Amino acid sequence: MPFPDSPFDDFFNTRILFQLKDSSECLIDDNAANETLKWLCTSPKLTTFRINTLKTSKDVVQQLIQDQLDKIMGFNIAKAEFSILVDNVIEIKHVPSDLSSSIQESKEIIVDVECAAAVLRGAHIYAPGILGMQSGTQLNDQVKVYADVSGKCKKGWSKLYLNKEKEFIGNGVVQMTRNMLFGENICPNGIAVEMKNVISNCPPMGNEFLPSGYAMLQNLPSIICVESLDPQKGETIVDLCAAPGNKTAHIAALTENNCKLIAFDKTPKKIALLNDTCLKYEIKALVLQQDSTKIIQNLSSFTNILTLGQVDRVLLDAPCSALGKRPQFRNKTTEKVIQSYVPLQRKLFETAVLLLKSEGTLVYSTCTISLAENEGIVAWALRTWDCLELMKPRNSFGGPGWVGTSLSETYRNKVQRFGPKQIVDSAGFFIACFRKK
Ligand SMILES: C[S@@+](CC[C@H](N)C(=O)[O-])C[C@H]1O[C@@H](n2cnc3c(N)ncnc32)[C@H](O)[C@@H]1O
Repeated sequence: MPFPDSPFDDFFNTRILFQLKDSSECLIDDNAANETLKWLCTSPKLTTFRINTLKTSKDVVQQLIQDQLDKIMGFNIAKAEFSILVDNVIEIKHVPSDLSSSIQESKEIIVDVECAAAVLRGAHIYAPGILGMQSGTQLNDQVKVYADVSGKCKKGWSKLYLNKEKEFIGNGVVQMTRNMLFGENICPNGIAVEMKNVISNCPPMGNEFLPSGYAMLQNLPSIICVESLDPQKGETIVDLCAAPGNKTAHIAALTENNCKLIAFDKTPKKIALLNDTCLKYEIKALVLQQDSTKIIQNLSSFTNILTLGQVDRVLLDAPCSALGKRPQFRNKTTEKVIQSYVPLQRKLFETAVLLLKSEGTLVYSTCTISLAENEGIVAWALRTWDCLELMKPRNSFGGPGWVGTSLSETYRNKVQRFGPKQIVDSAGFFIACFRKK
């Protein structure tokens, strides 16, 4: 398998992921740390779809996905099964396979590592991800696809790429020629190579995989996150960092569009994505472009929409260093970038607490692994607000929190950390659920 032992280069101080900034002690043992880094580099063995019950039913979606799997992978090779953990979720399990025997005498395509990671999760190859295509490659040619793990392949490469750090990831069929990809004044988009098989054995899934809005491809921890929020009909629910709206859509589905759902995001471009999601999944939500750290000071602009201390549930799916993505071949993030998120997460958290009513629920989540952005925020929150109580959600499927903060074992068992060796083999994710006393 092509995966490295860590997505970070040798100069990156990985200890900052496992300890707080001012602490000299790293309490997670080296084996556990190395295991986590290695796990990040591998592909999840589970692909999950959350069924949009606002638009269709679970049986319809299961049959549609099974039909697609039979068409793509061969009859009865892969199964679309209902998750035993969460309602309205279809899962496809896939064990990585050694496709080396399927490497044919065909031309090769080189893609960047971000594109390669998406391909291993079921994407086709979009034009911007291609770095190299051998001269003479024709439309509809079968090709071998390699990831440029070294990051050294020049855009437009036309020969065999003789770099030891290229890794085979699968086979596909060409949909765009070199001219269409690299011709002058061209900025191509769309599918350039349609994948036929990949070493993660995840089925290649294009836009036509399911009718629009029937189901959402979503990692299981992200689904469990909204299950932990437990939204109820008739409630006022705020999603503070909502775009592109995957969790907003889930809240709407669980409440059958029967709640006052307010979805904020800071960035105009992302608000457009959020609106698209609402349209596609038939969600009723009030979408507002707003820096959520400033909601309290701008409260007068939300008269009749929001009142301090009156919100039943707040979801804070915080901006974070996003180090939980899988698989990762190479990650160029820096210590400074990782540490920049904690102050923002604290400010957003403060907004969440002030909006929440007594007995209200707050879910804090991230798609990253660092101790500071996860257990560190929970420990800080419990120190800062006496009114907050850490809760263990009814359906809790993640592992315990890491040591290294002031959180006791009891508290560490109330949060959900998704990492290696767990029943859910998905992306790295963290969930903490609070009640306001
Ligand atoms: C992890 S993503 C949210 C994903 C989303 N909850 C979903 O499931 O589709 C974090 C989001 O926070 C937004 N964001 C960052 N800073 C923000 C701020 N100060 N106020 C509001 N949104 C912010 C980003 O634009 C980004 O869309």
